[in-house]
Amino acid sequence: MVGTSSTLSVLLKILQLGLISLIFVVSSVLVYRRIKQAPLRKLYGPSNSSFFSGNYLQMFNPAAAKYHEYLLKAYGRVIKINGFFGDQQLIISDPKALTSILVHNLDAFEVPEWFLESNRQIWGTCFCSTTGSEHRRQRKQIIPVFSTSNLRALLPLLYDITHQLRDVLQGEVSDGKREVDALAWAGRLALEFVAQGALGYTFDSLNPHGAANEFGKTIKEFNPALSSLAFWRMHFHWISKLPPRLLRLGATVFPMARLRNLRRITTSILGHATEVLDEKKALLVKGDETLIDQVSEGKTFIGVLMRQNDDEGDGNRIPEEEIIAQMSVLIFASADTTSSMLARIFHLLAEHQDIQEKLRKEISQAYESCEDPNEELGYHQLLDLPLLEAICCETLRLYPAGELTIRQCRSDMTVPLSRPLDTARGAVSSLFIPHGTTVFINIAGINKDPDIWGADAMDWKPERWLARLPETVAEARIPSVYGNLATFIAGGRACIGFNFALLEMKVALVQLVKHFRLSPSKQEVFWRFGGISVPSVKGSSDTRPRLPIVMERI
Ligand code: HEM
Repeated sequence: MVGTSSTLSVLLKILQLGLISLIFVVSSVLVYRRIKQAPLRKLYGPSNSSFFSGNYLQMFNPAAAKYHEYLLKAYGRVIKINGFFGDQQLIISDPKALTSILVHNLDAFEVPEWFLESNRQIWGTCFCSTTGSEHRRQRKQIIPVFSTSNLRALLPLLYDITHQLRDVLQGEVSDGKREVDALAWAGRLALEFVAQGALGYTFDSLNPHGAANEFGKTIKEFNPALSSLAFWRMHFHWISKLPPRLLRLGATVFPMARLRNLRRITTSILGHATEVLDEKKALLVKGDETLIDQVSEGKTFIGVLMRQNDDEGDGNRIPEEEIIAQMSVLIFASADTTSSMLARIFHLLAEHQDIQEKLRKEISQAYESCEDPNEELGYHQLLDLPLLEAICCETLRLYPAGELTIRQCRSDMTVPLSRPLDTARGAVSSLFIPHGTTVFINIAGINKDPDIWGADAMDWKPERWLARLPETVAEARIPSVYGNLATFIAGGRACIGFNFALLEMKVALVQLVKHFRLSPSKQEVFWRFGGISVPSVKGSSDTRPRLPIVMERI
């Protein structure tokens, strides 16, 4: 009895000591951070709403687009906000500062550790889990996949996929006119574009019943499963240095259903992707002609990588696990972004009948100029349609699929500013950012800046792209890979698939506008702010993403 109570008191002492040490460590970290972040305190921004969650509840909720517009109006291009436990963070839309962050100082402003580490656990080595020279090597290997000649070779495949969608939709609206969920169809189309383009594989998502195969169904489960762990993911780096085997075991046995669900989904996706690669390899060995054509003519991304690998010496070959990881990441980087943008354009065209009619006229005139009436528009014909291009650019500007992205400052840095910034201690012409600071890249902020785009910057006006853009656009030197838009960002982590995305959007729009008239549903649509914006029906108890649109056969 005496023995038990003395063991208990030793245990209590250890617990007490542990708790005191924890409180000491946490307080020291908070005090150290407070001292380190002192230079940020002079910057203006909204007051802190909660010590625990800072301004995050206002910044990240379905209606947050309005809050970000308010922040931009009230505080301008550099906004100080509060993260968890009083962490001082920045939202930046100053073009010169962002060029410095994204283009000139990529190594000092990388994606956060939690992002890299959690992706490494999920996928292994891929764009989303590497930095520095390894990341540059990966980009160099995959960028040729998006060359003009490869995209041109892919165009007939993209048309075939869109014809499949056209036929299914014509069946859906066989009685002439019907309300459909345009987001669901845009999603299936974008998934099929990248699956067939990247993997030379079909998820079978465009069959008339709309049900994809097992691989396709699992792919659709991934993003909701990952989002359900967003809070935990942001704190993952605290344990990420544990041995990978231990982490994997932890993910399997830890009593958290959401984590186990994510593990099930990713294991299944990687398993399916491995089967696809094995199938391709076996067909190549057998000398299957269709596949040899795909590989030698660069008709699928996986083919291009396999061909590159054949040409490389042993030292430079991309390991198979990496090809599988990269293919999986391409699918996720591409499908939801492209379907969000496509759905947004469908919605805008439904609401702007005049612009929809003008676009239809532009498309039919382009087809009239084709010698064969059954022929589809060629690569350059498609890219050179002025109104189509203007509609895509204006939608990418005003409604980028992702409004914010995130970086973490890896060493004390001073970045230049396009114009002096007012602070509580006077105006400054450059911005000091202490090591460790989280920086949100305000993609929507730069795209909607009235000092760059004009007083009508908040309006959707495709015609602005048909005239000369204001001088202020070129003068602003926006970090951009396309059309002075920040939508695909710029620099060493810019979107590598932007020209594929534009081609997908244009092929889809030409086919749909040619064959269907779009008009708004009676149900009011509300776009939910998030990592990627999605539409849903306002006031409905069903909060699932969907976009009701009335489609009428032409
Ligand atoms: C309109 C649709 C798209 C938009 C708006 C978009 C936007 C972006 C943005 C903003 C980033 C940078 C994220 C960051 O580092 O913070 C990015 C990265 C990336 N995107 Fe896209 N994207 C689109 C379509 C695509 C497509 C179709 C593909 C591929 C087929 C693709 C592949 C990638 C990849 C692989 C990365 C990571 C690049 C790297 O880390 O080096 N994206 N995208």
